[in-house]
Amino acid sequence: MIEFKKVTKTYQSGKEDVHALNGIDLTVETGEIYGVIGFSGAGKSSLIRTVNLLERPSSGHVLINGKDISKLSASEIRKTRKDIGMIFQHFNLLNSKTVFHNIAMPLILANTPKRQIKEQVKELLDFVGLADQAEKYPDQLSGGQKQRIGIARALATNPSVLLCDEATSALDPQTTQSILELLRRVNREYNITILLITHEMGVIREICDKVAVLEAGKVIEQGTVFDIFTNPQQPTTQRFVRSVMNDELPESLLKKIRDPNQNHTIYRIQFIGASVGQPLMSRISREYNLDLNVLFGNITELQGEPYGNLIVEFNGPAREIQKALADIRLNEVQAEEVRNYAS
Ligand SMILES: Nc1ncnc2c1ncn2[C@@H]1O[C@H](COP(=O)(O)OP(=O)(O)OP(=O)(O)O)[C@@H](O)[C@H]1O
Repeated sequence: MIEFKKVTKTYQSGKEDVHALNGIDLTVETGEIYGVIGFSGAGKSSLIRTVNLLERPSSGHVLINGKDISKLSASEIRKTRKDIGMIFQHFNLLNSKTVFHNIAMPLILANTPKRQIKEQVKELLDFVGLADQAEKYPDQLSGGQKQRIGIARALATNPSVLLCDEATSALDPQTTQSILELLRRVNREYNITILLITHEMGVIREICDKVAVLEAGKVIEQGTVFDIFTNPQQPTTQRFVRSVMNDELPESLLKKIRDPNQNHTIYRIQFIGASVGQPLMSRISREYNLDLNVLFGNITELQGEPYGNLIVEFNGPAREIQKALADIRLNEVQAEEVRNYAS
């Protein structure tokens, strides 16, 4: 479990103070995969650096499994570091050392007996799928393989927490996918709590249980991935969600909606989970004698649950439209007028 309590971080830049973190309150429960997303300069790196013991917060507290790590002595920091694994965007491997040696490094530093190092590194190489690459050097491997070594190295000290700093940002989409799958296995099979920072909403959708959106050093929105993706409140969150949900309305449609001379009744209908499979709209059309014109639609999956999104024009008497919308909402399907979406 990782807890941030009123954490601030202020840097001195010449004569100016830069307030990188402005009172972060965040709890990552044990066993969760928690993603923090934000644009460049939002404070993501500053946040993760307060957990990996490279920076102390200017004020506030960071607790790992109940222990306040912002107050540790030097020797306690060394001990606690073993409990916190970290992987990086550019892997941070030693190019002059073999794959075996890179993974063994934290164990060598902890004076682990040679035999035990051999056994542990072998097990880790098997786990990350690189059993036959032990004697290679990092330069001989692909980006995805390098990140697998980074993950194996981070696991060597049996940490309870893994921090991921833009771990897939330097990788192509297919490799990103395989690394995210490996991180999910790390979480499930080793029961390691994962805190990741990223600027890619696709990464959050793929593996996170919860997400916090960071802006100007503040958490502006947080919640389960499902809730944030289906009902984002803040404009920045909405931008991130739209970047991956592919529900941007085409320009021609926006023009139509915005036209003040046309009196449209256009709604966004959101189907979640079991409701996706229902033939709801055809029943509504028949029962209320309405013409329904589907202008736009897509269906996707969020945390294993289907999620559908339709933009529908309702044509018919206003009273019948209102009754139809009430009926739709009774089916636990959200219906929201599109006007504010289009403005
Ligand atoms: N060592 C430092 N000295 C002075 N200012 C800093 C320092 N590190 C970060 N900052 C400033 O703090 C703010 C937050 O930076 P941070 O690197 O934490 O954001 P970020 O979300 O990780 O951005 P990016 O995605 O670009 O890495 C920025 O305004 C940055 O310029």
